[in-house]
Amino acid sequence: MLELYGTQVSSRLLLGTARYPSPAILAEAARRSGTEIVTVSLRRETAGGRTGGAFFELIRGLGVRVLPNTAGCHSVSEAVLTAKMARDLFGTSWIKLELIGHHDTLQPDLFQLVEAARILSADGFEVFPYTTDDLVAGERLLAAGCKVLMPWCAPIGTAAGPQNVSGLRAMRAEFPDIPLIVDAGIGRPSHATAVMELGFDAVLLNTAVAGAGDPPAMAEAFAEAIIAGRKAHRAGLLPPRDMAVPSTPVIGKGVFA
Ligand SMILES: CC(=O)[C@@H](O)[C@H](O)COP(=O)(O)O
Repeated sequence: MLELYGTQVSSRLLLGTARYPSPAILAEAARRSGTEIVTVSLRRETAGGRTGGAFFELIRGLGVRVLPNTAGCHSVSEAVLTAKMARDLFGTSWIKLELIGHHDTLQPDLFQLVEAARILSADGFEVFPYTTDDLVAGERLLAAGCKVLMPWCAPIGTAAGPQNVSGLRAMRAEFPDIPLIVDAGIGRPSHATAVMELGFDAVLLNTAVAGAGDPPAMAEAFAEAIIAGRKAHRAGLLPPRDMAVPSTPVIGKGVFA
């Protein structure tokens, strides 16, 4: 089980709810993924063009926990206001804090992120900050009151997969007891397996499922890949070696006659 702010979940896949071809496909993808947490933007375009009440009713109908997000926010005041609206709308103190700082890469503005995390944590929010693999930013976010960190592995929507494996590995080593959820840039089930093999606790993804030819089938593939990566991490992976080592040890010479 994974514990996030005192809530236990068994699925380690958190699913985004944007850009699906239709609400029905979103609902089926969520079901097949086995997710227990979906993230919802208050500002972004929603599935099948649905907005407002109808979309939020659909989300409530999924029967899973909602993690509202501040996608599209570029300033502390905008993010704090959006978080407060989300708390009222969904009746949850959870907030995925996204504070975009760069237009091309959608890289988070780490300085504003820390400030917004401090304000929201002091106001009783349980903050899931979308960050990079920067260790100092991670420390500041924890000091600001966050109990979970969500580093990217590549820019949002790129499906590029882990771009800085050493950075992710360092993050895991630096924060061994903090739940770390890789958020953004995962494109393939094998990317999800790779980050779970590094010891990450969970994966949040959207584009790779919503944009797939068959989103529900892809959601299921991701769920299985995450389980495989987690199992492999726990089973103890061998470090890679430079030199060959015979997998069948030979003692003396074979006798064939
Ligand atoms: C839905 C959401 O919260 C995204 O901002 C998130 O970061 C997922 O990124 P991908 O779409 O790259 O999976």
